[in-house]
Amino acid sequence: ALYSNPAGLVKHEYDFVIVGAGTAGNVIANRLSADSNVSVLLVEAGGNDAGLPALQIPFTASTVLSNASLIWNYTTSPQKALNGRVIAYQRGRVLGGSSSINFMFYTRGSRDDFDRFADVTGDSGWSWGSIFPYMLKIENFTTPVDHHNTSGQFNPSIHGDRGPLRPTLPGFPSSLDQRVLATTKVDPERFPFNLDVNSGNTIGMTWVQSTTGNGVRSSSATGYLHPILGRPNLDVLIDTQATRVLQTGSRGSIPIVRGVELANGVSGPRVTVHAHHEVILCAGAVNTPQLMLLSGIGNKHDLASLGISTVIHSPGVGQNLQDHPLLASAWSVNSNDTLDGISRNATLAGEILEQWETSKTGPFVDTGGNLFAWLRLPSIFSGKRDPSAGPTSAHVEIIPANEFISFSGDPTPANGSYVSIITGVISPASRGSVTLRSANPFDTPVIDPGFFTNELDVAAMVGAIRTSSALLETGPWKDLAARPFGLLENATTDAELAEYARNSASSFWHPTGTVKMGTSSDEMAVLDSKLRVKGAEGLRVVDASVFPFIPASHPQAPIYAIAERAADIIRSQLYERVGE
Ligand SMILES: Cc1cc2nc3c(=O)[nH]c(=O)nc-3n(C[C@H](O)[C@H](O)[C@H](O)COP(=O)(O)OP(=O)(O)OC[C@H]3O[C@@H](n4cnc5c(N)ncnc54)[C@H](O)[C@@H]3O)c2cc1C
Repeated sequence: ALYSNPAGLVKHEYDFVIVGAGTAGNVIANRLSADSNVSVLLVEAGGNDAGLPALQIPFTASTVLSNASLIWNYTTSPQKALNGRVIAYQRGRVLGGSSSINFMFYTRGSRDDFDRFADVTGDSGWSWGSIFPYMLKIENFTTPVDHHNTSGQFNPSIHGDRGPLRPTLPGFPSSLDQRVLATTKVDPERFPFNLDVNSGNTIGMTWVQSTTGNGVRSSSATGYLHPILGRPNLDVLIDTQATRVLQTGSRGSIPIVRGVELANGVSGPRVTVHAHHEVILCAGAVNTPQLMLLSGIGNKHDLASLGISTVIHSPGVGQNLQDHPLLASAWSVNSNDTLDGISRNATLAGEILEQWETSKTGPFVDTGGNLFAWLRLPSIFSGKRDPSAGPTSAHVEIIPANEFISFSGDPTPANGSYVSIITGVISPASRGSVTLRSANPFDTPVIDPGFFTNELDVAAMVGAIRTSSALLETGPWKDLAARPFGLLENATTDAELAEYARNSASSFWHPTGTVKMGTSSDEMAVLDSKLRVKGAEGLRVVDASVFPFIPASHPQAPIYAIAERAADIIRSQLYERVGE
């Protein structure tokens, strides 16, 4: 049943209590409750996503980021290497979590990313080869809405056709598509074509795959949760925040943590629920460490300074935050075929919306660029420690878009036509943290992604901007006569481009790594390789926090995949336990 107030819960004991109905949480809830003998409570701080068009239209996804009722409204701490700027740091706060508000790029990460997870955890189950079946299990790869011929645009043999999620290819052509493809022919050394970046080798220019099957957002809520809301063994509690996990006993010196304290507001009554087997934290890379710290699981010195008594001293909780810095640069172009008109002309936007509403076709079915590139820039790292996982992982990302795009809040200029290129540092060397501001669970945590604190990331971003300019100078783009726009106009030397990046970069909103898994000898690894909290019984974490390194990828597909494996691990351990 669906509840919206903890006071209304009929039961207070379940086999599993899952905190966070986001990307990973809904996978776990779905797979565990598939066994009708297993009872599951899924708790979500946000509300219901169902029937909200703002969440469904791919093209206008960014407008959700100003809808305070669907997000956590976080900002970063002042970023010293971004000249002290504070960056908006959005997370989804609604069924589906960030999969309900993200930009829907669907990328699995690289073979080297996953093989590195296996290496650093000593668990071959995280290797690319072992995780690949879960990648297939996630998907029902869907024909694009315009039914165009997709041969040469992806490799169907490496995709699934029975999973809950609906990735697809672009469903509306962009006039940039042919230019991008032609670039891969005239300059294949710099811009090689990659038939399918979801093969394990991510390098090259490729067609975007996105979770927009049938022209609407496909999220963990639409794919994994709504179809199973009728299961009698699953209760879903929305508009309710977990404020602490609670120690419910001990086994020798090991605390048993099978309680969760819930509240639906700062002054709402606290309600406690218990798990017979496990509490599973799926609150994301910001809120999972926050909740652990609030519960006394963290660095004992930091906890003491906030008056929180330590249940488990685990210095890695909240550390190792990794994210991808993003920068949107615009060039003015000689073209009358860009999408800039949509944001300037309400009548045109209304017509396109009507087309989407009536037939789920037209420009609104896609998220932005139709092709993008992941590239390696080895010269930047020569003689330095390359932060990427290996040759199949990119250093930088380049997404050309046929319109003016700004992540700094700048509106589309009143005149002119624009091409934007979004660049990202996709194997960053910088590290940050999530810490508590206070012991109040309703206080915002301190989020410090540490953007550009490692100079290698600035150099990579400068390299990505230079590569973008080079792209626009190749033959297929020449007639556009692209001219740098805005702050980019006055940045030509490496030092000026670095300063431009420091003044303009923001986040891809891919925080990961804050509750990392690892070996028993790694003191900073909070979890063992089966995602159990070390030093506790009954507590596990499954979400973006668990990655020891950020995948060189948009992270939703890797998160779905690790959640699928985690569900299998939990089920097998449950049956072992039941069999004991
Ligand atoms: C704007 C934006 C664009 C993005 N674009 C892309 C993209 O194009 N492609 C891609 O692959 N990735 C993208 N991402 C990243 C991706 O969506 C996230 O990495 C991923 O969804 C995180 O999954 P998760 O399970 O770790 O957390 P989430 O999906 O964020 O789930 C956490 C859930 O826990 C809930 N919660 C938190 N604290 C509590 C609490 N105390 N009690 C109860 N519930 C709680 C939250 O409300 C949320 O629903 C984007 C993210 C954002 C924000």
